[in-house]
Amino acid sequence: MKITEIRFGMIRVPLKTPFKTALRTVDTVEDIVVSVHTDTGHVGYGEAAATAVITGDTHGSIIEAIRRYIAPRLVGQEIADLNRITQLIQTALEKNTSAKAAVEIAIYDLWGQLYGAPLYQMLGGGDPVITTDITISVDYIDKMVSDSLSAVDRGFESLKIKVGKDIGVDIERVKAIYAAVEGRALLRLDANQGWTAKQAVFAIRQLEDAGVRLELVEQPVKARDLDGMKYVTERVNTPIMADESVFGPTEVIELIRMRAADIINIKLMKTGGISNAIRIADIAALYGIECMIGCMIETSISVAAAVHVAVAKANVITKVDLDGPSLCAFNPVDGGVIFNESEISVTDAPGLGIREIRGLELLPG
Ligand SMILES: C[C@H](N)C(=O)N[C@H](CCC(=O)O)C(=O)O
Ligand SMILES: [Mg+2]
Repeated sequence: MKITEIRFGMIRVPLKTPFKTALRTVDTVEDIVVSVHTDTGHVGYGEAAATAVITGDTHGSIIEAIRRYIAPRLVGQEIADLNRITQLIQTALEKNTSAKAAVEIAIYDLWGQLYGAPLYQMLGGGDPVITTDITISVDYIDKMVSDSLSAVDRGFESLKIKVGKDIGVDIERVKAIYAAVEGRALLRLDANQGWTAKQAVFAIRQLEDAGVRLELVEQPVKARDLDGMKYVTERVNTPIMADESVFGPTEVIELIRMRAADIINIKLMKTGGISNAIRIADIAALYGIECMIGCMIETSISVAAAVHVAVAKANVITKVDLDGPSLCAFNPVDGGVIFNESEISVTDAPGLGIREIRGLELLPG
């Protein structure tokens, strides 16, 4: 099975409600979809999210990275030579992790199709059902409480509460939500870099002292402030998770050596795809560090790949934040992973199992 061509499309899916974090507000998924074509007629699919405020990737940069730097290296390559292909992708250019992720996802999809096996089995197998949390956007306190209660009514047992806007209101937001859902759902906080290290310690200690039990706090301080991450991690009892601070395996090694966080959030759009996500999970397992697998604002195309990784690496990926498809107003994919609110299941269809993507707007190659 040889690669013959890489094509592009744009997928647009409105969100059920605007997604609001300390970094941005977004109301529609607008992602680049790649399809990798082969001489056998098999097609692999991938998706890149243009999360400029986190990865630096834009629609234009994703298309340019793939068209000019990645695709020319891949045409003619055998899908069976997976390691050679992933290396060609990762070394084609610096950064551009979402572009690399989209192409890698499509290649792994084809790799599974080549051997007639679902991707999670190719990656080592596992229990085919996982459970995700759902994000509660940062907003007025009453709105966040009612969004949290609706999520619990929909069966979500883990809520990822966005904070990082205003330290005083953030503390009140979390106290109000905790009081409303106590005993029915676990709370994870994500400040998306919105606090200083001292503010984070103050807020988390206030919540701990008030008896608010938090499963973890994600990325309290600026991405580059690893000393700040360490400062917070050392001073609170609640586990601290690194998200924007770590993209690839070398950053994870540095973070672990510094003891700057307790947990690592792996996202395919940060790692550049599946090969580095697996490397990070393996490094974390060696050090006994737990991981979450997360997503950006993505549809069930790329999130499907993250699900397969989560299933196969459940020994170390103990927390799942793959709610992108649940936030979407509809699922543009026919086939693939089954997203049913908090419950996500892989099927035994080869690769990612995607049969068709509806509403894809083709872009010039
Ligand atoms: C969608 C997911 N639950 C999430 O919260 N991801 C964010 C970043 C998403 C974005 O801004 O596109 C995160 O974990 O920081
Ligand atoms: Mg985060």
